[in-house]
Amino acid sequence: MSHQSAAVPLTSSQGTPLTGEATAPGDKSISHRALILGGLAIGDTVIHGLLEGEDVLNSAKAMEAFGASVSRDQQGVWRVSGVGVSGLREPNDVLDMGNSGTGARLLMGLAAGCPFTTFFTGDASLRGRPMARVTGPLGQMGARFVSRTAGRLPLALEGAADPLPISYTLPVPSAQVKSAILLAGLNCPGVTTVIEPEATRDHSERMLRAFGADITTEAEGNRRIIRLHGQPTLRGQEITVPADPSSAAFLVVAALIVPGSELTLRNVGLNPLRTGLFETLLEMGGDIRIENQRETGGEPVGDLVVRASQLHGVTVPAERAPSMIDEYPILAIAAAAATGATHMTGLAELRVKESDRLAVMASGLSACGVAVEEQPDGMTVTGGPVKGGASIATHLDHRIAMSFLILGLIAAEPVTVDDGAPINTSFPGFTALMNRLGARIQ
Ligand SMILES: O=C(O)C1=C[C@@H](OP(=O)(O)O)[C@@H](O)[C@H](O)C1
Ligand SMILES: C=C(OP(=O)(O)O)C(=O)O
Repeated sequence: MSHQSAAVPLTSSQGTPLTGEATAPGDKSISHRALILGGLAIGDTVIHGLLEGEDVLNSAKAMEAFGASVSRDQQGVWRVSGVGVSGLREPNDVLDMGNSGTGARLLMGLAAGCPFTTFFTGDASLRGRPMARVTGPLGQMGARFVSRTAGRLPLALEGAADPLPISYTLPVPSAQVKSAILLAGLNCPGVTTVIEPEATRDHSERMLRAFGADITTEAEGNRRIIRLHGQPTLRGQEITVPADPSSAAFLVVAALIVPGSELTLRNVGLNPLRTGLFETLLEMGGDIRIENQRETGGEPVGDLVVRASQLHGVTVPAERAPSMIDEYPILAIAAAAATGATHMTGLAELRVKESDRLAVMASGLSACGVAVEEQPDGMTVTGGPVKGGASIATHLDHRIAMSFLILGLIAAEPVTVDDGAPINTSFPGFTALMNRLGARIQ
């Protein structure tokens, strides 16, 4: 589903304190992977708590186009009947991955090891994002590509009839690139190796293991060597998807910065490779308590109790970036409400997300009267009173839209985002949920 439809402007203004309990929607990364591995397994995979956001629904449609059966019952439980690792068929139309880098890159990995041709496209944001980071290693494994300049979508992928395992060191920390190579490796004889100089989210490794793949991870400090034995038989699983920490992040920051707030957030995914934002907010003086820590389906989860707090600025270590890569827009909002300066570095990757998140955050914050300095790979935000009263261009970026709607909750004058529709890619029901908790967004 691309965002060719009409833009939906939204405006937020000061409301009441945010109070009560909420559960953020299912984890986007885990949801994509559950559908993909379910489609590659023998037998049925049953998924509870799947994120029903547009990004994930596009992956569901793509898996059906590859031959899997995907259905949802009245209670919202999803079922995928898989076709086996080597049983996919050629999609008979272009796969439109909408706004989703994860969907596009993981499915390119999947298609790379299959002896047929797959066409990929996406919305205006996704068509602008770099794909050479996956076409490079997938090309080494035997796939061939015809694409627009610099590997951009739309793109045709001719899968390898006899894919070759590779050993590949990631040039940028990217779980999408790692996962694309591992998915292609499923159809290779022998061992596919991915070396990560910096650890990134490991949902693919955890889930491949749960489905029965022979996959090992060797850790040396922050470096990881992942080895996958190809041509496994994967078996359908029952999966419970935790609430997405990257979505809970918006609720956590809103509760911290709106005076008088107290929120309890249930069942939040706490995989240590995802929790950099919570660590940073604790360092900033945030009152966040983690309760009821447990494990669900191979992933750590817990409940968060968050109380409004006076935050102070910090320097976020660059090496923390992979564990909070999607959270910098909302961290910048927390920083705007903090005393002193917050320095964020090591963030060149933010320029190739749904939008150039460094440029878009800097210009939006400054339009709202917040002191911000943009650097080539980072930004510094100095907190103080927030004037607001601006209209923000969101560039088809869900996280930019949600971040500025939260800034509006503490601004002197309302903040408008030009298009809230992309919020449905990762956080359907965001506005209704926020308003139920006490926000004023319309
Ligand atoms: O693998 C994943 O599910 C994701 C990896 C990250 O992207 P990169 O791999 O580009 O860092 C992240 O930004 C994205 O939202 C989800
Ligand atoms: C970068 C993101 O997603 P994707 O790369 O899947 O589009 C995101 O959700 O912030």
